[in-house]
Amino acid sequence: MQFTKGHGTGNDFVLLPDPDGQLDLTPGLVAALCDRRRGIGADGVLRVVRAAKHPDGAGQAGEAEWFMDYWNADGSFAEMCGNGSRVFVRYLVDNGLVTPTGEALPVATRAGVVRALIEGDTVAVEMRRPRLYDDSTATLGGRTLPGTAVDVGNPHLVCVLPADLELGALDLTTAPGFDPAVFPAGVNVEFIVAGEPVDGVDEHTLMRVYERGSAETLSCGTGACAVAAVALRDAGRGTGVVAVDVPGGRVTVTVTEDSCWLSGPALLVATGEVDLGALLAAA
Ligand SMILES: N[C@@H](CCC[C@H](N)C(=O)O)C(=O)O
Repeated sequence: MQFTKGHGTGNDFVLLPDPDGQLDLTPGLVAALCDRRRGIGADGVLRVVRAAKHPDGAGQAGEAEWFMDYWNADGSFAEMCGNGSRVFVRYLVDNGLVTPTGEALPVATRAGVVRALIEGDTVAVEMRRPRLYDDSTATLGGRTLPGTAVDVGNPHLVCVLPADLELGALDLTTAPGFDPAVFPAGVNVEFIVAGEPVDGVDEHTLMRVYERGSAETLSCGTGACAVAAVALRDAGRGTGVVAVDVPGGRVTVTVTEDSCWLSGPALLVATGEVDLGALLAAA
């Protein structure tokens, strides 16, 4: 089977073209593809399928031709992936599956239709406005850290680090604890500190993330949107532009009254053939 590898600020994906939805994609196959030693290696898989040909996309087929069928590295589904949607659009355009018209390009996801604009290496995606809905806590290294629950289509818990903890020193090799009563389907946990002022934006935040289903990643687009919404709230604002530095680079988030734009580089770096049978046999 043909595959493409791509990433957005180091959040990396295996893209599988399956326009008619004929591939029997299973959690085991996704985990084998994402295995960094025995497979191709990635934080997740993006199946490129026509919305009309996938049960989770068919309801959006009138609005968007293509459905981003996103899977985490452990084979679980997620409702939405911000960086994934940016890489997905890069794939559609570079492979001639859509023609950019200058208008925002619709893509169906499990969290509804998102819209994307491409300019050079940058892909910007418009998603729903993050909804801050509860206070909660994460536990990490024996500490309990207060945070804010944020819905960006998928669930996030954003924790502002206390002054005695260094972002770079956090041990994210094991999953932070969280309250399953607040997050019954699991959660992506972001840890943040304020950055130095940056020209042209309202706030600057540094973040690391432990993703549900993928462990620590170099970037999380929906996480950056959740972080931006919390940083703006803490600055007493409802809208604004936030530069979010992640281990893999920088994304820019613009929160408006009714939506949220995530912008940054999205690149395709390799294409090839993968023998799915051999991969599964060796997994
Ligand atoms: N890296 C993604 C988020 C992927 C899904 C997440 N792990 C979840 O389970 O919700 C992004 O860029 O948003």
